[in-house]
Amino acid sequence: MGSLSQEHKLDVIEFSDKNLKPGTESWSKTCNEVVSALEKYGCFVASYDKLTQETHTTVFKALEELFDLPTQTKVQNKSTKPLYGYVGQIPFIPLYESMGIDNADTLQGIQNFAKVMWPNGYNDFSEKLVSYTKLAAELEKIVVRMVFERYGVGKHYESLIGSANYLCRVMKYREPKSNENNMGFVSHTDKSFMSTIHQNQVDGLEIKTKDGDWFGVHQLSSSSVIVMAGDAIMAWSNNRIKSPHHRVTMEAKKARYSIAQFSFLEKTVEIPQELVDEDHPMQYKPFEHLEFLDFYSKEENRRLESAIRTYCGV
Ligand SMILES: O=C(O)CCC(=O)C(=O)O
Ligand SMILES: [Fe+2]
Repeated sequence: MGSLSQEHKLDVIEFSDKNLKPGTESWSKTCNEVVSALEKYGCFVASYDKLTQETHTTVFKALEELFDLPTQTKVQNKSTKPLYGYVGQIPFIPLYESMGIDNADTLQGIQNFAKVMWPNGYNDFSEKLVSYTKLAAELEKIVVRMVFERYGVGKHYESLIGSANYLCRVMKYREPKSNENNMGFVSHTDKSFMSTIHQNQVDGLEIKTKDGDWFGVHQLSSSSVIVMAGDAIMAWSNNRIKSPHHRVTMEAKKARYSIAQFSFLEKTVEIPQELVDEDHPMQYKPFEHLEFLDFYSKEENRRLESAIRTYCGV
Protein backbone atom coordinates (compact mmCIF):
# COMPACT_ATOMS: atom_id res chain seq x y z
CA MET A 1 0.00 0.00 0.00
CA GLY A 2 1.25 3.48 -0.85
CA SER A 3 2.10 6.01 1.82
CA LEU A 4 -0.53 8.37 3.12
CA SER A 5 -0.85 12.00 2.18
CA GLN A 6 -0.39 14.52 5.01
CA GLU A 7 -1.99 17.32 3.03
CA HIS A 8 -5.59 16.41 3.63
CA LYS A 9 -7.74 16.57 6.71
CA LEU A 10 -11.48 16.17 7.12
CA ASP A 11 -13.44 19.24 8.17
CA VAL A 12 -14.79 19.12 11.70
CA ILE A 13 -18.27 20.61 11.95
CA GLU A 14 -19.95 21.36 15.22
CA PHE A 15 -23.46 20.02 15.79
CA SER A 16 -24.76 21.56 18.96
CA ASP A 17 -28.06 23.15 20.00
CA LYS A 18 -26.82 26.57 19.07
CA ASN A 19 -26.41 25.84 15.35
CA LEU A 20 -29.26 23.40 14.89
CA LYS A 21 -32.25 25.71 14.81
CA PRO A 22 -33.59 25.80 11.25
CA GLY A 23 -34.10 29.31 10.00
CA THR A 24 -31.28 30.85 12.03
CA GLU A 25 -28.11 32.31 10.62
CA SER A 26 -25.94 29.71 12.27
CA TRP A 27 -28.10 26.92 10.80
CA SER A 28 -27.54 28.35 7.27
CA LYS A 29 -23.84 28.67 7.95
CA THR A 30 -23.70 25.04 9.06
CA CYS A 31 -25.66 24.00 5.93
CA ASN A 32 -22.98 25.67 3.81
CA GLU A 33 -20.16 24.02 5.73
CA VAL A 34 -21.80 20.59 5.46
CA VAL A 35 -22.35 20.79 1.71
CA SER A 36 -18.93 22.21 1.00
CA ALA A 37 -17.29 19.41 3.05
CA LEU A 38 -19.39 16.75 1.32
CA GLU A 39 -18.60 18.17 -2.11
CA LYS A 40 -14.89 18.18 -1.29
CA TYR A 41 -14.21 14.79 0.34
CA GLY A 42 -17.63 13.11 0.44
CA CYS A 43 -17.40 13.07 4.23
CA PHE A 44 -16.67 15.11 7.32
CA VAL A 45 -16.39 14.77 11.08
CA ALA A 46 -19.42 15.88 13.08
CA SER A 47 -18.63 16.93 16.60
CA TYR A 48 -21.95 15.95 18.12
CA ASP A 49 -22.34 17.10 21.68
CA LYS A 50 -25.40 14.93 22.39
CA LEU A 51 -23.08 11.94 22.10
CA THR A 52 -21.60 11.84 25.58
CA GLN A 53 -18.49 10.13 26.89
CA GLU A 54 -20.78 7.89 28.92
CA THR A 55 -22.76 6.68 25.90
CA HIS A 56 -19.53 6.13 23.99
CA THR A 57 -17.99 4.03 26.77
CA THR A 58 -21.16 2.03 27.44
CA VAL A 59 -21.68 1.18 23.77
CA PHE A 60 -18.16 -0.06 23.14
CA LYS A 61 -18.21 -2.19 26.30
CA ALA A 62 -21.40 -3.77 24.99
CA LEU A 63 -19.71 -4.44 21.64
CA GLU A 64 -16.78 -6.15 23.33
CA GLU A 65 -19.21 -8.52 25.08
CA LEU A 66 -20.98 -9.18 21.81
CA PHE A 67 -17.83 -10.05 19.87
CA ASP A 68 -16.65 -12.26 22.74
CA LEU A 69 -19.57 -14.62 22.00
CA PRO A 70 -18.64 -17.91 20.26
CA THR A 71 -18.43 -17.77 16.47
CA GLN A 72 -21.24 -20.33 16.14
CA THR A 73 -23.54 -17.87 17.90
CA LYS A 74 -22.41 -14.85 15.90
CA VAL A 75 -22.97 -16.61 12.56
CA GLN A 76 -26.65 -16.90 13.52
CA ASN A 77 -26.93 -13.23 12.57
CA LYS A 78 -28.75 -13.75 9.27
CA SER A 79 -31.18 -11.82 7.16
CA THR A 80 -33.32 -12.27 4.09
CA LYS A 81 -32.00 -8.92 2.86
CA PRO A 82 -28.70 -9.08 0.97
CA LEU A 83 -25.57 -7.96 2.86
CA TYR A 84 -27.30 -7.69 6.23
CA GLY A 85 -25.86 -10.70 8.11
CA TYR A 86 -22.65 -11.86 9.83
CA VAL A 87 -19.38 -11.33 7.94
CA GLY A 88 -16.17 -12.81 9.24
CA GLN A 89 -13.68 -15.68 9.02
CA ILE A 90 -12.86 -14.53 5.48
CA PRO A 91 -9.27 -15.43 4.55
CA PHE A 92 -8.41 -12.25 2.62
CA ILE A 93 -9.72 -9.92 5.37
CA PRO A 94 -8.74 -11.96 8.44
CA LEU A 95 -8.83 -9.06 10.91
CA TYR A 96 -12.43 -8.16 10.12
CA GLU A 97 -15.65 -9.35 11.67
CA SER A 98 -19.05 -7.69 11.62
CA MET A 99 -22.75 -8.17 12.24
CA GLY A 100 -25.77 -6.38 10.83
CA ILE A 101 -28.79 -5.08 12.72
CA ASP A 102 -31.88 -4.11 10.77
CA ASN A 103 -34.19 -1.30 11.98
CA ALA A 104 -31.28 -0.28 14.14
CA ASP A 105 -32.71 3.03 15.28
CA THR A 106 -35.48 1.23 17.20
CA LEU A 107 -35.27 -0.75 20.41
CA GLN A 108 -37.38 -3.49 18.79
CA GLY A 109 -34.93 -3.84 15.89
CA ILE A 110 -31.98 -4.30 18.23
CA GLN A 111 -33.94 -6.65 20.50
CA ASN A 112 -34.68 -8.91 17.53
CA PHE A 113 -30.95 -9.15 16.98
CA ALA A 114 -30.12 -9.57 20.69
CA LYS A 115 -32.60 -12.47 21.05
CA VAL A 116 -30.56 -14.41 18.53
CA MET A 117 -27.25 -13.61 20.23
CA TRP A 118 -28.45 -14.34 23.78
CA PRO A 119 -31.24 -16.90 23.27
CA ASN A 120 -31.27 -17.97 26.91
CA GLY A 121 -31.92 -14.72 28.44
CA TYR A 122 -30.68 -11.58 28.36
CA ASN A 123 -28.62 -8.57 29.28
CA ASP A 124 -29.24 -4.93 28.49
CA PHE A 125 -27.33 -4.86 25.19
CA SER A 126 -30.28 -3.38 23.24
CA GLU A 127 -30.83 -0.45 25.59
CA LYS A 128 -27.12 0.32 25.46
CA LEU A 129 -26.78 0.17 21.70
CA VAL A 130 -29.99 2.07 20.95
CA SER A 131 -28.68 5.01 22.97
CA TYR A 132 -26.12 5.44 20.20
CA THR A 133 -28.08 4.35 17.11
CA LYS A 134 -30.94 6.78 17.76
CA LEU A 135 -28.47 9.65 18.00
CA ALA A 136 -26.71 8.54 14.81
CA ALA A 137 -30.01 8.39 12.91
CA GLU A 138 -30.97 11.80 14.24
CA LEU A 139 -27.64 13.27 13.19
CA GLU A 140 -27.95 11.76 9.74
CA LYS A 141 -31.42 13.25 9.30
CA ILE A 142 -30.17 16.70 10.26
CA VAL A 143 -27.36 16.42 7.72
CA VAL A 144 -29.72 15.24 4.96
CA ARG A 145 -32.08 18.12 5.74
CA MET A 146 -29.18 20.57 5.52
CA VAL A 147 -28.15 19.17 2.14
CA PHE A 148 -31.70 19.43 0.81
CA GLU A 149 -32.10 23.01 2.03
CA ARG A 150 -28.74 24.08 0.67
CA TYR A 151 -29.63 22.67 -2.76
CA GLY A 152 -33.02 24.41 -2.66
CA VAL A 153 -35.07 21.20 -2.59
CA GLY A 154 -36.19 21.26 1.05
CA LYS A 155 -39.73 20.41 0.01
CA HIS A 156 -38.61 16.89 -0.96
CA TYR A 157 -36.95 16.19 2.39
CA GLU A 158 -39.85 14.77 4.40
CA SER A 159 -40.96 12.24 1.83
CA LEU A 160 -37.45 11.00 1.21
CA ILE A 161 -36.35 10.71 4.82
CA GLY A 162 -39.69 9.18 5.80
CA SER A 163 -38.76 6.15 3.73
CA ALA A 164 -35.33 5.64 5.35
CA ASN A 165 -34.49 2.39 7.06
CA TYR A 166 -31.34 2.10 9.14
CA LEU A 167 -28.94 -0.82 9.02
CA CYS A 168 -26.28 -0.80 11.70
CA ARG A 169 -23.11 -2.82 11.20
CA VAL A 170 -21.08 -3.32 14.33
CA MET A 171 -17.46 -4.19 13.61
CA LYS A 172 -14.38 -5.54 15.22
CA TYR A 173 -10.92 -5.42 13.66
CA ARG A 174 -8.52 -7.49 15.71
CA GLU A 175 -4.88 -6.46 15.90
CA PRO A 176 -2.72 -8.12 13.22
CA LYS A 177 -0.31 -10.88 14.26
CA SER A 178 3.38 -10.25 13.58
CA ASN A 179 3.29 -12.16 10.27
CA GLU A 180 0.06 -10.55 9.08
CA ASN A 181 -0.72 -7.63 6.84
CA ASN A 182 -2.47 -4.72 8.56
CA MET A 183 -5.28 -4.36 6.02
CA GLY A 184 -8.53 -4.20 7.99
CA PHE A 185 -11.03 -3.75 5.20
CA VAL A 186 -10.73 -3.24 1.46
CA SER A 187 -11.39 -0.03 -0.43
CA HIS A 188 -15.06 0.50 -1.29
CA THR A 189 -17.83 3.07 -1.49
CA ASP A 190 -20.91 2.69 0.67
CA LYS A 191 -24.11 1.60 -1.01
CA SER A 192 -26.24 3.63 1.41
CA PHE A 193 -27.82 7.04 0.95
CA MET A 194 -25.62 8.24 3.81
CA SER A 195 -23.54 6.56 6.50
CA THR A 196 -22.37 7.52 9.95
CA ILE A 197 -19.30 5.92 11.53
CA HIS A 198 -18.28 6.03 15.17
CA GLN A 199 -15.16 4.32 16.52
CA ASN A 200 -13.56 3.44 19.84
CA GLN A 201 -10.37 5.39 20.31
CA VAL A 202 -8.43 3.25 17.80
CA ASP A 203 -7.83 4.87 14.39
CA GLY A 204 -7.73 3.08 11.06
CA LEU A 205 -10.18 4.70 8.64
CA GLU A 206 -8.60 6.06 5.45
CA ILE A 207 -10.25 8.15 2.75
CA LYS A 208 -9.37 8.55 -0.92
CA THR A 209 -9.49 12.03 -2.40
CA LYS A 210 -10.85 12.77 -5.87
CA ASP A 211 -7.20 12.99 -7.04
CA GLY A 212 -6.46 9.50 -5.81
CA ASP A 213 -4.48 10.35 -2.65
CA TRP A 214 -5.21 8.39 0.52
CA PHE A 215 -5.24 10.04 3.93
CA GLY A 216 -5.99 8.84 7.45
CA VAL A 217 -8.70 10.13 9.78
CA HIS A 218 -7.26 11.03 13.19
CA GLN A 219 -7.94 13.00 16.35
CA LEU A 220 -11.47 11.77 16.78
CA SER A 221 -13.08 12.24 20.17
CA SER A 222 -15.78 10.27 21.95
CA SER A 223 -18.37 12.67 20.47
CA SER A 224 -17.03 12.52 16.89
CA VAL A 225 -19.09 10.87 14.19
CA ILE A 226 -17.91 10.61 10.60
CA VAL A 227 -20.73 11.41 8.20
CA MET A 228 -20.18 9.94 4.76
CA ALA A 229 -21.99 10.09 1.44
CA GLY A 230 -23.11 6.78 -0.04
CA ASP A 231 -23.70 5.88 -3.68
CA ALA A 232 -27.41 6.72 -3.43
CA ILE A 233 -26.88 10.37 -2.49
CA MET A 234 -24.23 10.61 -5.22
CA ALA A 235 -26.90 9.59 -7.74
CA TRP A 236 -29.64 11.71 -6.10
CA SER A 237 -27.40 14.80 -6.13
CA ASN A 238 -26.57 14.24 -9.79
CA ASN A 239 -22.88 13.81 -8.89
CA ARG A 240 -22.58 17.05 -6.91
CA ILE A 241 -21.59 14.91 -3.93
CA LYS A 242 -19.36 11.88 -4.62
CA SER A 243 -19.34 8.81 -2.42
CA PRO A 244 -15.68 8.50 -1.36
CA HIS A 245 -13.62 5.34 -1.53
CA HIS A 246 -12.48 4.37 1.95
CA ARG A 247 -10.74 1.46 3.67
CA VAL A 248 -9.45 0.46 7.08
CA THR A 249 -5.78 -0.09 7.94
CA MET A 250 -4.88 -1.30 11.41
CA GLU A 251 -1.91 0.45 12.93
CA ALA A 252 -2.41 0.09 16.66
CA LYS A 253 -1.70 -3.01 18.67
CA LYS A 254 -5.23 -2.95 19.97
CA ALA A 255 -8.59 -4.08 18.62
CA ARG A 256 -10.60 -1.48 16.79
CA TYR A 257 -14.36 -1.43 17.21
CA SER A 258 -16.61 0.69 15.05
CA ILE A 259 -20.29 1.19 14.34
CA ALA A 260 -21.37 2.11 10.83
CA GLN A 261 -25.01 2.99 10.34
CA PHE A 262 -26.37 3.10 6.81
CA SER A 263 -29.60 4.66 5.56
CA PHE A 264 -31.45 2.79 2.82
CA LEU A 265 -34.48 4.33 1.16
CA GLU A 266 -37.50 2.13 0.67
CA LYS A 267 -38.69 4.06 -2.34
CA THR A 268 -37.66 5.15 -5.82
CA VAL A 269 -34.68 7.49 -5.67
CA GLU A 270 -34.63 10.13 -8.37
CA ILE A 271 -32.73 13.31 -9.03
CA PRO A 272 -34.88 16.36 -8.17
CA GLN A 273 -35.59 18.32 -11.34
CA GLU A 274 -34.02 21.39 -9.69
CA LEU A 275 -30.65 19.61 -9.85
CA VAL A 276 -30.84 18.95 -13.59
CA ASP A 277 -30.09 21.66 -16.13
CA GLU A 278 -27.94 22.32 -19.16
CA ASP A 279 -24.73 22.41 -17.12
CA HIS A 280 -25.81 19.38 -15.10
CA PRO A 281 -27.47 16.89 -17.45
CA MET A 282 -29.16 13.95 -15.77
CA GLN A 283 -26.49 11.36 -14.87
CA TYR A 284 -28.64 8.62 -13.31
CA LYS A 285 -32.02 7.10 -14.03
CA PRO A 286 -34.49 6.72 -11.13
CA PHE A 287 -33.80 3.51 -9.21
CA GLU A 288 -35.07 1.41 -6.31
CA HIS A 289 -32.47 1.54 -3.57
CA LEU A 290 -33.03 -1.99 -2.28
CA GLU A 291 -32.94 -3.42 -5.79
CA PHE A 292 -29.59 -1.71 -6.25
CA LEU A 293 -28.42 -3.50 -3.11
CA ASP A 294 -29.58 -6.79 -4.60
CA PHE A 295 -27.63 -6.03 -7.76
CA TYR A 296 -24.48 -5.21 -5.79
CA SER A 297 -24.76 -8.35 -3.68
CA LYS A 298 -24.25 -10.54 -6.76
CA GLU A 299 -20.71 -11.86 -6.98
CA GLU A 300 -20.17 -10.62 -10.54
CA ASN A 301 -21.01 -7.02 -9.51
CA ARG A 302 -18.87 -6.76 -6.40
CA ARG A 303 -15.74 -5.48 -8.07
CA LEU A 304 -17.21 -2.91 -10.43
CA GLU A 305 -15.45 0.47 -10.38
CA SER A 306 -18.80 2.13 -9.66
CA ALA A 307 -21.74 -0.20 -9.10
CA ILE A 308 -24.24 2.66 -9.08
CA ARG A 309 -23.05 3.96 -12.43
CA THR A 310 -23.26 0.52 -13.96
CA TYR A 311 -26.67 -0.01 -12.39
CA CYS A 312 -28.48 3.20 -13.31
CA GLY A 313 -25.99 5.61 -14.89
CA VAL A 314 -27.16 7.39 -18.03
O1 LIG B 1 -14.83 0.68 10.38
C1 LIG B 1 -14.86 1.72 9.73
O2 LIG B 1 -14.42 2.78 10.16
C2 LIG B 1 -15.43 1.75 8.34
C3 LIG B 1 -16.35 0.63 8.02
C4 LIG B 1 -16.91 0.73 6.65
O3 LIG B 1 -16.39 1.40 5.81
C5 LIG B 1 -18.15 0.01 6.28
O4 LIG B 1 -18.62 -0.81 7.06
O5 LIG B 1 -18.69 0.28 5.20
FE1 LIG C 1 -17.81 1.77 4.22
